[in-house]
Amino acid sequence: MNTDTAATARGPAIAYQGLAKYYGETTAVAPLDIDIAPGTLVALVGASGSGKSTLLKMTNRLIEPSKGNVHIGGEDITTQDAHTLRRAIGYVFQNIGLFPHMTIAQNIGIGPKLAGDEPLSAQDIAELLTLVDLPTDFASRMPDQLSGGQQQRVGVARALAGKPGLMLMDEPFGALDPVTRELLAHEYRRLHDDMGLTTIMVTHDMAEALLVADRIWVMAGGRIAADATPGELLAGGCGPEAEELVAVPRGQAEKLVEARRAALANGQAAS
Ligand SMILES: Nc1ncnc2c1ncn2[C@@H]1O[C@H](COP(=O)(O)OP(=O)(O)OP(=O)(O)O)[C@@H](O)[C@H]1O
Repeated sequence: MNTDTAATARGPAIAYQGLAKYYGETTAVAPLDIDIAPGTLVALVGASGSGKSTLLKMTNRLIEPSKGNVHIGGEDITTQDAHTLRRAIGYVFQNIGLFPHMTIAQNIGIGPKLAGDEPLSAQDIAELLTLVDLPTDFASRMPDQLSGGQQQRVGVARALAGKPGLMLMDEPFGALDPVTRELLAHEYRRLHDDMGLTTIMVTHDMAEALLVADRIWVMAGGRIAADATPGELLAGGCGPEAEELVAVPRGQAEKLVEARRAALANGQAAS
C-alpha cells in the first residue's frame, strides 16, 4: 500500500494489543501485537486450525478474546456494545446464505431493517448493485434465480450497505469456480481501493493472497509466522511456513510456463 492510499482511506487503522484466545489447553491465537494501516488489504493465510478465523472474529467481537484488546480507528472495541460495533463493520463469509424467501433488495437491506434504521431506498439498492457489477433489475429477483457468483456479489453488496470503513472477509469466494473466484477477488480489490476501505481477508488460496493483498500474514499454530508484502514472500526468506505456502502457486506457475513452452515447441515441430 502506498502512503497516498493511507492519506485518502476512510477505512480505519487496526491495532491488536496482546490479543490472545485460548480454549482450555488449545491456543487458538497466541498473544499478538500488530497494526494495520488505514486502507490496507491484509490477507490471512495458513494451515487449517492456525487461528485465522478466530483472529478475524475477535475483530468484530463474534469471538471475545481471552486477553488483550483490539483498537479500530484508535478506539477500544469494547467501549461499544457488540451489535453496534458489528453494524459498522462489513462481514462477508463463504456461502453467504441469502434468505431464500426474500428478494435481492430485501436481502441487501436486511442489516438496516434489523437495526431499526431507515430502510434503504430503491436508489440505494440500485447503487449497491451497480457497485458489485450486477444489473439493477436483479433487485426484484429471488436468490435462487442467481448463480453462486452473483449471490456472493449480493453478499458483498449487503456488507457494504452499512457504509463500513472496515471489511472482514472469511473465505469470501472459496465456494466458487476458479474463474469466477479470480474475477471477484480482483473486482473486490478495485472496490477496496475506490472506497478507501481497510480489509482483512481470510483465504486458503495463496495465489489469491499474492495477487490482491498489500500484506500477507502467514499464521501457524496461532502465531503470525510471517508478515510480508506479496513481493517479499515471492522473493523468499520469510520463513519455512511462508515458503511452504508460496511453493504451491510458484510450482504451478513454473509447470504451466514449462508446459506452454513444450506445447509451442511441439506445434512448431508439427508445422
Ligand atoms: N469453539 C472452540 N472450542 C475449542 N477449540 C476451538 C474452538 N474454535 C476454534 N478452536 C480451535 O482453535 C484453533 C484455531 O481455529 P480457527 O478456526 O481460528 O482456525 P482457522 O485457521 O480459521 O482454520 P480453518 O482454515 O480450518 O478454517 C483450532 O485448533 C481449533 O480447533
